[in-house]
Amino acid sequence: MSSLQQLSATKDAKVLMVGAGGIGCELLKTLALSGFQDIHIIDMDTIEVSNLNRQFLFRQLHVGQSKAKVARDAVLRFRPHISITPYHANVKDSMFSVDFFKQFNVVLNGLDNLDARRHVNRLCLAADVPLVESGTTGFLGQVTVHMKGKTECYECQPKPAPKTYPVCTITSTPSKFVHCIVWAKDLLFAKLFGDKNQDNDLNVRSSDAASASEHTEDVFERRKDEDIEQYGRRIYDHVFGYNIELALSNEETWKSRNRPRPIYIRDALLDKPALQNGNVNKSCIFEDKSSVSAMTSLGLKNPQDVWSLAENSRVFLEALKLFFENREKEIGNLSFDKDDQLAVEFVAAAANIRAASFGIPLHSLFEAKGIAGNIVHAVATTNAVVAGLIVIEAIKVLQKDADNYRTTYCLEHETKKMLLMPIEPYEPNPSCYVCSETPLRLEINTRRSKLRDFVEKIVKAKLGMNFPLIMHGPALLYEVGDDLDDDMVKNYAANLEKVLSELPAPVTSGTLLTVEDLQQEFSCHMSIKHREEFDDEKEPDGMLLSGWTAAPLVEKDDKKAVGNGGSTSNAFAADLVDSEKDGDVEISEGTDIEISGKKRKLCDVSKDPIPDPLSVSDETRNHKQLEKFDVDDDDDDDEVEMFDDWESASNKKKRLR
Ligand SMILES: Nc1ncnc2c1ncn2[C@@H]1O[C@H](COP(=O)(O)OP(=O)(O)OP(=O)(O)O)[C@@H](O)[C@H]1O
Ligand SMILES: [Zn+2]
Repeated sequence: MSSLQQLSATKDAKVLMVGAGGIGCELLKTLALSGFQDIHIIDMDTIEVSNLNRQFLFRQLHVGQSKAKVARDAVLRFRPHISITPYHANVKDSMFSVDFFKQFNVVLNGLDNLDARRHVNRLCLAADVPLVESGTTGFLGQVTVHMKGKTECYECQPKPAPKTYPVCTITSTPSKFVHCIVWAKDLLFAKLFGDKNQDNDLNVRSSDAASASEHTEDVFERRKDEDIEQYGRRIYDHVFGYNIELALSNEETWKSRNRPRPIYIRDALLDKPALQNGNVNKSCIFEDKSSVSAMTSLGLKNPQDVWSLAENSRVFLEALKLFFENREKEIGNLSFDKDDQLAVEFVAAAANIRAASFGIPLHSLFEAKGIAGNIVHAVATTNAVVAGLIVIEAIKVLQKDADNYRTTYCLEHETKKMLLMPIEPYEPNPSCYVCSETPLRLEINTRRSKLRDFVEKIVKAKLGMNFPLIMHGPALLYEVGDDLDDDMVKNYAANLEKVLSELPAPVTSGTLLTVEDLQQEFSCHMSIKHREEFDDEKEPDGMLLSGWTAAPLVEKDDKKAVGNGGSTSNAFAADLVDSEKDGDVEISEGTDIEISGKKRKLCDVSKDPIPDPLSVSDETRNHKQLEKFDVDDDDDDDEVEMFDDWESASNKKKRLR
């Protein structure tokens, strides 16, 4: 293609970018510099201080402003004559309908979550607009072209399930720091500050001895008129002292494990009498609730210090106190958020105290935050490379150069002298429930599960639908929308509370349901099979969705990795290997692209597998990736790699090998 043709393709194109974060800022700049003249950007966020190190269109003065609008203004300063239309909105808003998508020649994603990616995928399929998808995690990245009927869609491959830990490891026998973090965040924090109606395993395992059950009743509730200091000490003694004593009474558990040590607050505070780098600052006044901090209040300065048991214990008590003194209204509604300083402090301190009890090395607040928040530090250069690759693929799409579409992985594989690995895109998966008509199967207890369980756990959580409509033959069982009359709303609300087999059109074994999303213009069929029992640990939803499997393996020579120069080379023939076990690597900045239950390797270059950076799903991505890199690293800080710069990153890799 000549550069003149290229120029006219970019000049005349109308493109939609979704996400103006790490990848999005680079992408907008590169689009503008490549000659694109009509660009629309959707981003729902405002700028945060933590974005400034890599989202170069933003400055300190923009903190708090719309990313989409500030990005537009910044680019118009050096390309004043192009048209950039910003939308400070969620791409899932109903204004972004299929018709809205139809006006674009190509859609470019720079998102960071699975949910939004799936939504855009469906809108692009419905509107028949090509999508260029992207994601990065640290040094790893991926760009893929999804074109209806020609290449696989974003959902053609099932996403890896989020990393989970056995309940008993978390509640009773932690052996790694990450187990302590999960306990502190998902159990203790949730129990004290979250929704009281939610299931929580804290009591169950902490009272392995049956006799304990009455002691744990309401123990987490603050008693009427109970002094906040006293309450904190009581919770402390209960979870780190009493519960550990109880666990120790079960001798069987400790036959082949190190016995934990119960810790009581009076002993913990004796551990080191004075704070190492600070003093309690009783007069600390916080300007607003987001600045409330136990560290500040205690005069602790450096988040990279590993605190002693005494310091962690003080942070624990102080954070608990500050929640009650400054954020009492939120208690009962909180869920852990890595950007909530006080929540991070509480979780880090609680995890460290538990770690001390189980003989696990303590970690700094900074490290604990990284683990709790699944943080892999972004690398601006990777975002820039990925943005460049997106534009290259977008130009091919505009020129209808389908033979040359590439899925390109950014690798960090210095020994192979290869940083980019382009391969031919995959064909649509014939069993994909999104881009083909293949029905799904659902095993469910039709006599016990309510329609509400089905809507929440399957239709919304698993199928990612926003405006669902559920039909059994011609009978409408449920529908969401603004134009429903009162009787319909009442009917559907009543249906939600009915078990499936007692609905007006009963859902039983053999029923074929149609589930549609009106906004996404997406529908699928689901055949129902009644099942009486489910395994609480393995199937906690009490239902099992299947029928959507990875595409069959492709013959080795069918997929070629193409060298960086763009020519096809057998030396880089890529091959699919089954990797149910260690699945895919996921991506975070723009992330959450997943690739599947497959991984690809460069078979002729080396026998070492190359990480497939492209799979991403919200919670799992970082752990998955790290598992891959850290196979030989047995210590317990292997859950998160933090790359602050190139040098430290390459040192880390050397160490690991
Ligand atoms: N549903 C959505 N609608 C619109 N924009 C979205 C949606 N989901 C995510 N985004 C945007 O995608 C961008 C992703 O960028 P990035 O991964 O750099 O995240 P970030 O929020 O800027 O950084 P970090 O997560 O590290 O704080 C964000 O700006 C975010 O607002
Ligand atoms: Zn598909």
